[in-house]
Amino acid sequence: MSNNSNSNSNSSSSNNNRYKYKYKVVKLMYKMMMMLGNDDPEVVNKDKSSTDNIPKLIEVSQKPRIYRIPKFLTDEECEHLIETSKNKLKPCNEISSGVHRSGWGLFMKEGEEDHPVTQNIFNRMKTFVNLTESSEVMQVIRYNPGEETSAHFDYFNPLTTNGAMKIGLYGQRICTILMYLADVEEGGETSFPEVNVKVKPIKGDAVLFYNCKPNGEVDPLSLHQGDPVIKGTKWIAIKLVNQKNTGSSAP
Ligand SMILES: O=C(O)CCC(=O)C(=O)O
Ligand SMILES: [Fe+2]
Repeated sequence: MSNNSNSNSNSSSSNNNRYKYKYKVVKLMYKMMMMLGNDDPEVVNKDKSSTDNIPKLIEVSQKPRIYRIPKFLTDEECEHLIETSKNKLKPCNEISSGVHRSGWGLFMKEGEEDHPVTQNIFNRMKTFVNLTESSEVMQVIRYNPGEETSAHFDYFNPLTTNGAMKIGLYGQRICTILMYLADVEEGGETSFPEVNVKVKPIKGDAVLFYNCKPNGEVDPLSLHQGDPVIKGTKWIAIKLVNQKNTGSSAP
């Protein structure tokens, strides 16, 4: 009896072990399947961004901070920005000072920025940066072959009277969001000569770069230019992102 009961309990404990073992194997296989599916945080984010339509930032450079944002604009948004500005462009050398630009451009008027398409674009920008009330209006620029923008900084130089005045008016231009509204056949890259980075214009993509270091000082590495277009037409929209103007820097 006792032997029997012993042997029974032995066999039931070995059965138990077998079940435990099987259970562990099944659990492990389940975990592996989940990992192959979407357990990786990167993969989960990627899925989320495609379903929620939140584009992803891809780091191009750490110093200065430069990011590419693929598919930031839809084709319809690119076409809307081109269509609404193409008949109003003026030669760039008439609208900007200090920088040699040979393209054609316009600053959107405040009312034009209220269009639902533009507002939607600004809301998307707000997932990456702080757009303040005092931010400057968006610009649209077109470059034909041979046209370019020479190397310059987007920040206001705090050491000049003009720069200090503009910092007081709008807030420092912390970063820039440059959107490509069309593909360019050849040339027209946005180049950062201090760090040897060239960003190729691809319709719908954006590049976000910081003109200031994380501590707020202006960053000389942010020097950039629009290379001459060789073949095709380059269309861009630019939004300068100003630091919140608290009024404390005003005289
Ligand atoms: O055309 C480009 O790629 C750069 C333009 C630019 O930097 C600017 O307009 O401030
Ligand atoms: Fe610029």
